Amino acid sequence: MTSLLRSILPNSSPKEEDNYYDDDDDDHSVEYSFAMEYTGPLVSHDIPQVAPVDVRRIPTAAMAVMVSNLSLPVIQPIVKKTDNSPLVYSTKLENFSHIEGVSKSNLENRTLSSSSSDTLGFSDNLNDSNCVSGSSDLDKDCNNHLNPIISDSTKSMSRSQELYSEHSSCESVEASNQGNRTSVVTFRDLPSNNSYSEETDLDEPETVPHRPVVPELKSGLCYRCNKRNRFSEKEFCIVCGAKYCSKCVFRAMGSMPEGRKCIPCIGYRIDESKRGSLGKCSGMLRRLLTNDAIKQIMSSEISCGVNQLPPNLVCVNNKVLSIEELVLLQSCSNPPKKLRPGRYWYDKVSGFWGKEGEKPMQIISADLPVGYQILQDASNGNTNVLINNREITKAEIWMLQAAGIHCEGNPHFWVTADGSYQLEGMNYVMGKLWEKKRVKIVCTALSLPFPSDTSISVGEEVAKETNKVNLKKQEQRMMNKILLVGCDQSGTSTIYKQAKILYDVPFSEDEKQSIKYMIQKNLYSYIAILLEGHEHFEQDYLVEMRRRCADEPSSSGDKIEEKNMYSFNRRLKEFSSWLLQITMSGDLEAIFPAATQVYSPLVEELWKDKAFQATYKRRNELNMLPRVANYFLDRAVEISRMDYEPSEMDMLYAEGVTSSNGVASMEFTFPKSSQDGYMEPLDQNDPSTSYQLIRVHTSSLGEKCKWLEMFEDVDLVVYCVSLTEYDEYHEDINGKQTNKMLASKRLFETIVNHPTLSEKHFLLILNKFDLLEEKIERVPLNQCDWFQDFTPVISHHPHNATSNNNTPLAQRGFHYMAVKFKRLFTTLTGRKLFVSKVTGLEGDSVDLALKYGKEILKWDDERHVVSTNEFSTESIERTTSM
Ligand SMILES: Nc1nc2c(ncn2[C@@H]2O[C@H](COP(=O)(O)OP(=O)(O)OP(=O)(O)O)[C@@H](O)[C@H]2O)c(=O)[nH]1
Ligand SMILES: [Ca+2]
Repeated sequence: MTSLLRSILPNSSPKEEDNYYDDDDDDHSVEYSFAMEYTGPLVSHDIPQVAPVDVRRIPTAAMAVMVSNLSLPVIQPIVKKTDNSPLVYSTKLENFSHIEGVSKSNLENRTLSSSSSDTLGFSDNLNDSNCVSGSSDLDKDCNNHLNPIISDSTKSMSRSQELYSEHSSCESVEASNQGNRTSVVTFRDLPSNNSYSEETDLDEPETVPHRPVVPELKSGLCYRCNKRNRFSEKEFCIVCGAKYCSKCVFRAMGSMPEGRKCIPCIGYRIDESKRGSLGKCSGMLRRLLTNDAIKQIMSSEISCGVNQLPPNLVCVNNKVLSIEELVLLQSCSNPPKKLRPGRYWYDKVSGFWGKEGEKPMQIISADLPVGYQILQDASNGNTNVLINNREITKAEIWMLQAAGIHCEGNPHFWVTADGSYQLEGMNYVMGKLWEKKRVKIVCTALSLPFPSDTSISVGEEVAKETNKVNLKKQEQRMMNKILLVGCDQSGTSTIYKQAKILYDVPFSEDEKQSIKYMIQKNLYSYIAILLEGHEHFEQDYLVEMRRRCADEPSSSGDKIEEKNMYSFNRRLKEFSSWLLQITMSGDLEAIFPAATQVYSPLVEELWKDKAFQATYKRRNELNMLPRVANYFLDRAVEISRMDYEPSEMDMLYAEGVTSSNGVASMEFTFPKSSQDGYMEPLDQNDPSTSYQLIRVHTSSLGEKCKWLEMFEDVDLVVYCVSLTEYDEYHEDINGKQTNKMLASKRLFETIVNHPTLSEKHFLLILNKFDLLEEKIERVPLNQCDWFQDFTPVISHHPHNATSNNNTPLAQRGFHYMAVKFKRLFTTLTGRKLFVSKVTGLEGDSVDLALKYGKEILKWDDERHVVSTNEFSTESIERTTSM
C-alpha cells in the first residue's frame, strides 16, 4: 500500500521515506501520514509505479513456467521475517526454486524497496492460483495476523484510508508487523470468487472514490509505450479507460487483483459504462495468460468489493436503494442480470423486474423487501389490464393470450412467483402461466422474460448460476434478432420451417402434432380430388367402351361394365361417394383428423386397387391437384396411419405452421463450413453468434402494424414477397379486388415507415422464383399496375439480339421487381435495401438468403467498429468467450 502511495507521489519527502523504512519506529501518528491521499494536481509525466504485493499472491512454480515461456522478467517474493510464518515462507521458496534461473538467495535478496514497477508488476502477475483461493495456508497465515473484518477503530478512519487498507495486501501487513506496530488498520479478507455470497463485498461501495478518466488518446496508441498499432488488440482499464498493448499490459496493470485496472487505478470505482464488460477480457489477454490465470483475474474483477455497483445509483420502485437492499437484491437466488445504475420497477409478488417505463425484462426472486410499492404506471402500459397492480404492456397481453387467458373487460390479475394466476378478489387459481409451450415461444419472440426451468438452490449452486448467468449474458449479447414478415401466402412460414431444417432446430412436439394433423387432413382432400377425377375417368371409359361395343355388336353391355378398368368394388364405391360428399359440403375440416383411424384401412385398400392406380397414373390431368399433393400422395398409406410421424421434409411441404398470435420464434447458429473459414476470420473467434428468427403474422400486428413496436430490438427485418403475386387478387373487407403485389407494396411501405424500425436494415426476399419462371412466360409482368414499364427487349425485338437477351425472362423479371422495391425503399428512407432471390422450397436458396442477412449484420458491426473507436468495449467483448 504504502509503496503504491509513494510511487504516486512524485517527490516523497525523505522524512516519509525514513518513517516508512524505520522498522523500529513506534510513532503511530507518523505512520498515518502514509495513508493520506495525494490531492495535488494531476501529474503529467510518467511516474514510477509499484504494484502492491500480496504475500498470498506470491507466484507458484506452475505459473512461473508460463511466465518464463513468455520470457518475462521474474521477481522473487518479499521475505517475511516474522516468526509466525516460517512454514509459509519456505513453501514459497520451494515453489520458487523450481523456477528456472531464479536462485533462493536471489529471491531472498529482493525486498519491498525494490520499486521497479516493471518487475513488481510482473511478479505480482504470477499470483493466479494462490491469490484468490480463500483456503490456502497462506491465507490462514495472513488471517492469523489480521482481523479479516474491519475493526471498530477503522471506522473512525477516513474512507480513503479504509479503502486503501482494503486493497492493500499482506505486503503492507507485513510492513506493520515488521515494525511491531499495533495494527490500527486491519484488513478484510480478499474477496471470494462468489460475488453474491459475501455481504462484505458490497460494504459501502458508494464511498469508493472515482478516479478521473484519463484523456482519450488518439486511436491506436498504447497509453504506456505510446506506440501506435491501430489494429492490434488492446486491453483497457475498467476505471480510467486507458488502453494498453500486449507488451505493456502487465507492466501497466500488474497482477490485476481487482481485474483489469492500471496500477494507480486499483482501489478506485470502475467506470459504470464499462460494467457490462466486467469479467470479459480481450482475446489478447487470453492469449497471454493461461485459462486458470484469466479465470482468477476475471473472477476478482467481478467479485471484489470496490467493483461492486454503488447502491445509491440503483432506484427500485422510486426508492434509492440502501446497501442492505442492494445486497439482498444481488444475493437472492435469482438476482437481476446485468444490474446497472438506473431506475427499475419490481413486482414483488410475481418477481417481474424491468426498467422504469418499460416491459418486464426478467423474472427475479419474488418477495424481496426492496424498494417501495410498485406504481400502476411503472412499465408505462396502456392496456387497462393489470397484473399485481401494474398496468401491463401490449407484449404481455400477447403473452397472456398465448396462455389462453382472455383479457376482455380489462381484468386485474394476480400472478404469483410460480406463475399461478387468478382474478383479483377471486380465490381461485385459473392456471399457471409458464406451463404452456406457446407462452415460451411468445416470450422469446417478444423479448419477455420466461422463468428458467432450473430451480436454484442456495450455496455453491449460486456460484454455478453466476457462471451460467454470465454465459447467458454472453449469449444475449451475441444474439442477432431477425424479424420475418410478409403478406399471407408470401412464404414466410415455409422460410421459417426451412431455417429450422437447415440449422438443425427440431420442431417441438406441439408443432409436430398439429402439422401432422394438417398433413393428414390435406391428404384426404387430395384423395377427394383423385376420386373426383376417377369418376370422370370411369365415365369416359364407359363411353369409350360403348362406342367400341357399337362397332363390335357381339359383346354384351354387362361385359363392358365388368371390363371397365376404373370400376371400384362396393366398399370403395361407398367410401368414394362419402368422401366426395363431405368434401363438397366443406365438412372435411370437422371430420379429419379425428376419423383418420377409421379410414386408414380404406386408404390402403384404395392404393392396392387397380382401378384407383389407373386413376393415380393420370393425376397430372387433374388441375385441381396442388403441386405439393404429389409429394404426399406417393406415401398416402403411410401418412394415413395413426402412427405416422411427419419427417422434416413433410413438415416443410405441409401448408402452414402452427403459431400463437402468429408469432413463431427459433434460435439458430450457422454451422461452420470449411469454405466459410477463410472468409470469416471474425467468426472464428466468435462461435457463439446466434440468431433468433421471429416470424409474425401481419394480421396480428394490428392497424398500421402498430404492434411492431414490440420488436424494437430486432437487428434485421426480412420482408417476404411472393414473385407470383403480380397477377393475383384478393378481396379486401369491403369486397374490393386488390392486386396482391400492390397490397404487398403497401404493407412494405407501412413497415418501412414504422418508427420502431426506422433505423433497421431491411432484406427483401423475393420468393417463389420457381413459380415465376413458369408464370412469366404465360403472364406478362405488366398485369400489375406498378410494373407497367417492364419492357423486356426480347419480347418486342426478337431478332435484335443483345447480350441481355440471353438472360432468362424470369431472371430479368426478378431483377426488375427488385429494383422497383429498392427505389421505393430509398425514397422512403434514403438508405439501401438488400434483396435476395429465393425459392422457399429449396433449402440452399433459403440458406443463401439467411447468410446474406448474416453478412448484412456483420457489415454493420464492422462499420461500427471502424467508425467509432477501433477497439471499443464492444469490439473487445465480441471476441471474448469467457
Ligand atoms: N413453388 C413454391 N412454393 C412455395 C414457395 N414458398 C412457399 N411456397 C408455398 O406457398 C404456400 C404459402 O406459403 P406459406 O409459407 O404458407 O406462406 P405464408 O402465408 O407466408 O405463411 P402462413 O401465413 O403461415 O400460411 C405454401 O403452400 C408453400 O408450400 C416457393 O418458393 N416455391
Ligand atoms: Ca398462409
